[in-house]
Amino acid sequence: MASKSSLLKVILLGDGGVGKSSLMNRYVTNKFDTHLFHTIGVEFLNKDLEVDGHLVTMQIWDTAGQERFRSLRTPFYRGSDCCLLTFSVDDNQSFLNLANWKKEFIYYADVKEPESFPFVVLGNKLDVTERQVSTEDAQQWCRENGNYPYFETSAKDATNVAVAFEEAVRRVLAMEDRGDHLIPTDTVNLHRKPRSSATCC
Ligand SMILES: Nc1nc2c(ncn2[C@@H]2O[C@H](COP(=O)(O)OP(=O)(O)OP(=O)(O)O)[C@@H](O)[C@H]2O)c(=O)[nH]1
Repeated sequence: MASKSSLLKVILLGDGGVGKSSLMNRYVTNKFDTHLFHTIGVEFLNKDLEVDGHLVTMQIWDTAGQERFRSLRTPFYRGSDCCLLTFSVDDNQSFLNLANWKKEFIYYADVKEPESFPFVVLGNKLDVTERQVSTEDAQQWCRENGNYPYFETSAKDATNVAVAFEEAVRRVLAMEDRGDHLIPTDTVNLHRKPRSSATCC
């Protein structure tokens, strides 16, 4: 039986076109659109779910991956509970850029302890036939950069989309159970108990 309810902010970062909006839409509405426009700034959708007995409202923030929208997206990083670093398995440059996305997130979200922040890595477009990034290379990057969970997803056919988002929730809940509060938040949260060590600015 569910024991408590939480509002979790999960943010999707990655190059333009890797499929962030599509992943969010697939997970929340179970739809896939081949003619999406580039995101400008940020958008978010909520999804209620139960993970290991915890009732959770996941607020999924989809950001604009294109460089020209950087100043529009970065103000929304603060208060994130988990970051989904996303690349496309048919685009090697999007994989190489993961390190930059991680750095940008840590800086603008003002993460105090980056080594223990819950990142999850998604290699999207698993359905494509011509891959540029191997599973092994992606797994190695995840091992070397903080032992991050890695999921190969397809927003198009829904492969692994739900399990990836659920893992994000599990990572956050595990941290909260340990009492780790790594990121300042200036979001008013009407569901959660106040975080005792969160800073206010
Ligand atoms: N084959 C395939 N195409 C996908 C998949 N996910 C997204 N796409 C397509 O890739 C293109 C870009 O998808 P978006 O979801 O808009 O990508 P994004 O990362 O949100 O892009 P920005 O908003 O520019 O940051 C669209 O044409 C999608 O239909 C997938 O899993 N498989």
